[in-house]
Amino acid sequence: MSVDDINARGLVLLGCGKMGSAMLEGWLAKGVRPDAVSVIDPYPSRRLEELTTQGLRLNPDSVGDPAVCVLAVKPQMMEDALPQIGDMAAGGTMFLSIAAGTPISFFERMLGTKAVIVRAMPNTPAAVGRGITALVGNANADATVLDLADELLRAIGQTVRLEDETQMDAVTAVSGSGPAYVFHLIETLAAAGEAEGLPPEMAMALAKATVGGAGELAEQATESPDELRINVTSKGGTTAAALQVLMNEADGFPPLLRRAVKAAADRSRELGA
Ligand SMILES: NC(=O)C1=CN([C@@H]2O[C@H](COP(=O)(O)OP(=O)(O)OC[C@H]3O[C@@H](n4cnc5c(N)ncnc54)[C@H](O)[C@@H]3O)[C@@H](O)[C@H]2O)C=CC1
Ligand SMILES: O=C(O)[C@@H]1CCC=N1
Repeated sequence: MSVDDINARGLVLLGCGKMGSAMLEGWLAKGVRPDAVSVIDPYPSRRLEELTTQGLRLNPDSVGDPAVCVLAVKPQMMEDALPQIGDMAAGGTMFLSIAAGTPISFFERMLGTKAVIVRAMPNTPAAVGRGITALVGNANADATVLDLADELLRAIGQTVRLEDETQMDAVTAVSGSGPAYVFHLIETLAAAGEAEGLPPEMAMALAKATVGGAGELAEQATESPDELRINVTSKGGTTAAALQVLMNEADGFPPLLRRAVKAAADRSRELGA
C-alpha cells in the first residue's frame, strides 16, 4: 500500500489516541495528505482538530470505500466501535487492526468472513519513523494484500511477518509494550544519577542520550549486543561493578524482564480469551 494509494483512495482511523496518532504522524511525515485521512473518534485531540484546517475529516457522515481502515480503539471498546464502519466490509477496504490481544476471528465475526483483515502490533516510536510492526493476515489477505500492508507499515519503521497469529502475544510483550520498559529505564537511570549527586536535568539528559545512543549503536553495529556490552566493560572497572548487580540471575535484569514480559504476554492472551 503506497502513500499514493492512500492519497488516492483514503485512510480511515477508527480511534486515534496515542498509538493511532503516532502512526498518523509517521504517515503524514511520509507524504500522506491530511485530506486523504478521516478519523472517527468521539474525543479527538487538539492536533487532530488542527489538522482539519488542512483537510483531515473528523467524524464525517460517510467515509466511502477507503484503501485502509485502521482499527485503533482499545480492545475493550472494539465491539461498540466497529458498527460505525461495518458498511465498509463489503468493499475493497483492508482492515488493519492494532488492538492488543484481539484475534482475527473476532473481526471476522464482526465484519463478515469476506473482510480482508490484517492484524498488526506497532509501537509508539512509529511517530518518528522508528517503530517496528509485526503483522499477520487472515485467509482473505493474500500475498499482494500483505505486501501492501507491509509497505504501508514500513513508512513508520521496520516490519516483521509472523508465521502464526499466536506469536502476537509475545510480540506485544516485547515490542508493543517494550517502549514503556525503555522509557522506565530512562526514568530510573536518571533518578539513580540524581541519587549519586547529579542535577535532575543533567541526569535526565545523560540517561536519554545514553539509551538513545546505545539503541542506535545496537542497530547499526555489526557486533552483537553482548559484544557491544563487553566493549564497554573494563576488567575490574565501573561497568563490571554495575553488571554484577544487573546480570545477577537471581534478582537482576534476566529474571525481572522475564517476569515482566511474561506478565504482558499473559495479559495479551487474557484479552483474546
Ligand atoms: N499505546 C501503544 O503503545 C500501543 C497501543 N496499541 C493498541 O492500540 C489501540 C489504541 O491504544 P491507545 O492509542 O494506546 O489508546 P488511546 O486510549 O490513547 O486511544 C483510543 C482512542 O479511541 C477512541 N475511542 C473510544 N471509543 C471510541 C469509539 N466508540 N469509536 C471511535 N473511537 C473511540 C478514544 O477517544 C481514543 O482517542 C489499543 O487497541 C492498543 O491495544 C498497540 C500497540 C502499541
Ligand atoms: O498496553 C497495551 O495494552 C498496549 C498494547 C501494546 C502497548 N500498549
